[in-house]
Amino acid sequence: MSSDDWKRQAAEQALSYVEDGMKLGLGTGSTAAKFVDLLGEKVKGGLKVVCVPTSEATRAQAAALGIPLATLDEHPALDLTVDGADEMDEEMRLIKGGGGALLREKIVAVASDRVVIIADSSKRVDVLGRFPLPIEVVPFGLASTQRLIFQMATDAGCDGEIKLRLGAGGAPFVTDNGNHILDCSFGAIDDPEALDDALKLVPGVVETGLFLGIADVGIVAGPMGVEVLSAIDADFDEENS
Ligand SMILES: O=C(CO)[C@H](O)[C@H](O)COP(=O)(O)O
Repeated sequence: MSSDDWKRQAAEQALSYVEDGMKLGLGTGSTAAKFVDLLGEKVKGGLKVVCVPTSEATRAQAAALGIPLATLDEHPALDLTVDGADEMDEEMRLIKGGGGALLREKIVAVASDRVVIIADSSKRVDVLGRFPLPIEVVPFGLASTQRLIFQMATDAGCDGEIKLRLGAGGAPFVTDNGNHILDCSFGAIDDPEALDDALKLVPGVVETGLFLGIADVGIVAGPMGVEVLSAIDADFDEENS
């Protein structure tokens, strides 16, 4: 089995959280895309849902599959969001934004009663930070913002190379919101909450790829099978450690 198969297995399991009549948030990335494909089949079979996509790419995919779409302004409170992640730690804290959709992903996730994260087992880590942390920043004052991010991160115990993400043709990558992404190779992030708090003090930072206390359920598929993790259990483990 390949990581593609595991992503599909996780996506299949996430379907069990979907009920007729739900308002859903649809994530972005290759794993979320598998869920959208499977949801499209269910919709063809008669499932009634309305979905808010977290990116233009997901919007196009879902529209092509005939999935009913709406905006978050039309449905400001969602029942469930299913999305992927770049990393997930034992407390179900996440790094997201590898696909550049972190801002809409976070807005949609926090508007949802329940957030289910689907991933293959390569995404599980003991400590966040192996994957460079994406930070969405406004284009104005980019160099100054980058400098301040470095300073704030250093004060919060993290440092490393910060690179402007490039897109097709080598030009700076532009998000669906017209912003840029800085990918920060900080290495182990021992205190994600402190880093997130510090980064948010930088005026040019729109949002960070740290998703803390947002995921409710993690579905991780790999060579050992499909594992379903719950944030409540993660808190319980932490409280009792
Ligand atoms: O956060 C994301 C996009 O902004 C994705 O969920 C994340 O990058 C994982 O992608 P994939 O499922 O392709 O590995």
